[in-house]
Amino acid sequence: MNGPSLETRGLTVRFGGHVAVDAVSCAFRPGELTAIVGPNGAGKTTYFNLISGQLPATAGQVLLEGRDITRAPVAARTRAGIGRAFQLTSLFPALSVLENVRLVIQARQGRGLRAFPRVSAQRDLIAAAEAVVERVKLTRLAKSPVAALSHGDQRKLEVAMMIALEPKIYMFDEPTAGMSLDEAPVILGLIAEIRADPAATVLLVEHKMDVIRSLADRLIVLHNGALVADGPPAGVMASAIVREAYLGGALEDV
Ligand SMILES: Nc1ncnc2c1ncn2[C@@H]1O[C@H](COP(=O)(O)OP(=O)(O)OP(=O)(O)O)[C@@H](O)[C@H]1O
Repeated sequence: MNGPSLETRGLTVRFGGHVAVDAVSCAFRPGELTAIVGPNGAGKTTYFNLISGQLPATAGQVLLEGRDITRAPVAARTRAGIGRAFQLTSLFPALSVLENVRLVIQARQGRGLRAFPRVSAQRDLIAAAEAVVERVKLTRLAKSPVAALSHGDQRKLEVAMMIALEPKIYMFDEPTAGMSLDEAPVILGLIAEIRADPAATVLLVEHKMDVIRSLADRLIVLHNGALVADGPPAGVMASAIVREAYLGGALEDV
């Protein structure tokens, strides 16, 4: 497809008198990874919440492949192809890593959350779940209950479950935050793999400049809820308005 896979038009949310996301119009295309930066409180996570449906918009529209999904609930957006790294609350803590991934694949394939599908179908499901678990390097923990995982491994599982959904839009909100130096490359490698898929549209909220430089095709900047810069990362990082916003410490030069 040539048009945008995802678009927001005048997307706005107000909390009382505070405009957290202010008339953001932006189009995202398949095969493109867009990094989103801005100082703390700029509205990045709130923008994600409006796109994924966790938060209703005060004004404006969200379009997925040209279809208006502004009023659609979260589950319908997920089914339509909006993928957001799962929050831990949506995992089943007593079930294993593999079982959590299997349930996502099963739900995606439209079999619902039936615990006992046919034996052959179950074998296929398990093989598919094992492949996803392998991609995030969690095979050695496949049988561990989610509740027993370290923070970094739980974050890998969140990404695994998003991959298992096979979404059109991948949304990552600081995916390596709180991860150790040896864990982060697994997640960044996966994001690089996803970005290489010409059908995938990737949105990445990220503070680390080196990550943006190595992964982003495009950089947008939010400031006080408004979109203030948009373009190739090197040019945007060098622009005066962005340097000014960064004085607030929005980017970590690591
Ligand atoms: N549900 C809510 N009710 C009231 N205010 C909110 C709500 N959600 C977000 N805000 C406010 O909206 C603004 C934007 O917050 P948001 O978390 O989107 O910023 P951010 O750019 O993601 O910041 P950070 O980098 O710190 O995560 C903040 O002032 C925040 O306090």
